[in-house]
Amino acid sequence: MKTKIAVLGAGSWGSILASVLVQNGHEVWLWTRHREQAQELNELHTNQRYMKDYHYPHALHATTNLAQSVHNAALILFTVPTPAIRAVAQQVLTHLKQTKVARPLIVHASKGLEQGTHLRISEILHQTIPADFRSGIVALSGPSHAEEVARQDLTLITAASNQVTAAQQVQQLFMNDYFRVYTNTDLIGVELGAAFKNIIALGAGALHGLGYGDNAKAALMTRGLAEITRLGVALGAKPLTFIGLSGVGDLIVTCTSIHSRNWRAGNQLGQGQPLAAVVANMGMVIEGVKTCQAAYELAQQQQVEMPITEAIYHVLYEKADIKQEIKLLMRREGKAEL
Ligand SMILES: NC(=O)c1ccc[n+]([C@@H]2O[C@H](COP(=O)([O-])OP(=O)(O)OC[C@H]3O[C@@H](n4cnc5c(N)ncnc54)[C@H](O)[C@@H]3O)[C@@H](O)[C@H]2O)c1
Ligand SMILES: O=P(O)(O)OC[C@H](O)CO
Repeated sequence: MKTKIAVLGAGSWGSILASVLVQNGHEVWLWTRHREQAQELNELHTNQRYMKDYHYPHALHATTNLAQSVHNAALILFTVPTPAIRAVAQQVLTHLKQTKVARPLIVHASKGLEQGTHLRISEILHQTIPADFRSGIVALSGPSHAEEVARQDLTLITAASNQVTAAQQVQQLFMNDYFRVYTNTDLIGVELGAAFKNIIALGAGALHGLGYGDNAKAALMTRGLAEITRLGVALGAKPLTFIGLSGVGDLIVTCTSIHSRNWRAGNQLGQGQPLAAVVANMGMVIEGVKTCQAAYELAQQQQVEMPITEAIYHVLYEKADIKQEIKLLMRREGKAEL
């Protein structure tokens, strides 16, 4: 059945998920703040800044009018970076209050934690859009670089919600020959795995930039997974979720892919570039930088040991020397692995 869907945020991920949904036969309205970008998408069917040389389906509607995109939408998909989620959700609520139609499903595909509050994205959405104006809240997450979904490479991800029926609805709308969706009811674990893997990817990139080899990268991913699982479980996640698509799956892709902005940022830091220059030059969101601060603070609150996250925090926020931090990590007292 053809469903009206609003996709909010026309960066790499939002625009490609919108494209998948159009290919699946849905009526998709992609919202962007930028008039020239909407015009480029509607007239040339390209989005050169975010997805070079990709051609979007002609049936995709781009708009700068948020009311037009969410009006009568059965599903609203948030794909703006984490720091923008609350403000965009507040604008969406204003429009939902004006149109008394069936309550839309709220889905997000972003990966981070809110600075200061440390809230997961579903918690921000839950707080901002009251239950009277929506149905379920779902997080869509897993190993999925937009560049590969764009060329219809095989991609498997997870739709997570406290309400399994909401996750199943999302599964039905997104699934096709190259895009496979599993459901999961551990919303906490799925969102935390998605947010925390970006921190470890910064570290994996830094190791590469410094010239370390595969032993070091495999060790970082393994011990990184151990510590993000520890913090996730302390925050209410199920441990098994961290060995699923949104856990180790996304950790692997983000720590090894040249498409990853977090990996590329870490690589540049490892090569000696200052953080401010790395962020300015990326031109796209590097979620791991802010998430590292949130995870560092949460680990302290929860008294969870996260030596890798702490080392990356020292490099990002206290200008610590990366090689010195690696030396300190290696010279910690001997431990049992499990
Ligand atoms: N790119 C990927 O392959 C990918 C895959 C999975 C998940 N994600 C996640 O999706 C989210 C978005 O990533 P992306 O790669 O599309 O980022 P991006 O930097 O490519 O695009 C972000 C988009 O959001 C818009 N935006 C930023 N601030 C805004 C605001 N305050 N109000 C409205 N719009 C705003 C920007 O103009 C841009 O169009 C991130 O959380 C990321 O971790 C990305
Ligand atoms: O490019 P990154 O580092 O933001 O990663 C994108 C996705 O999260 C990979 O699954």
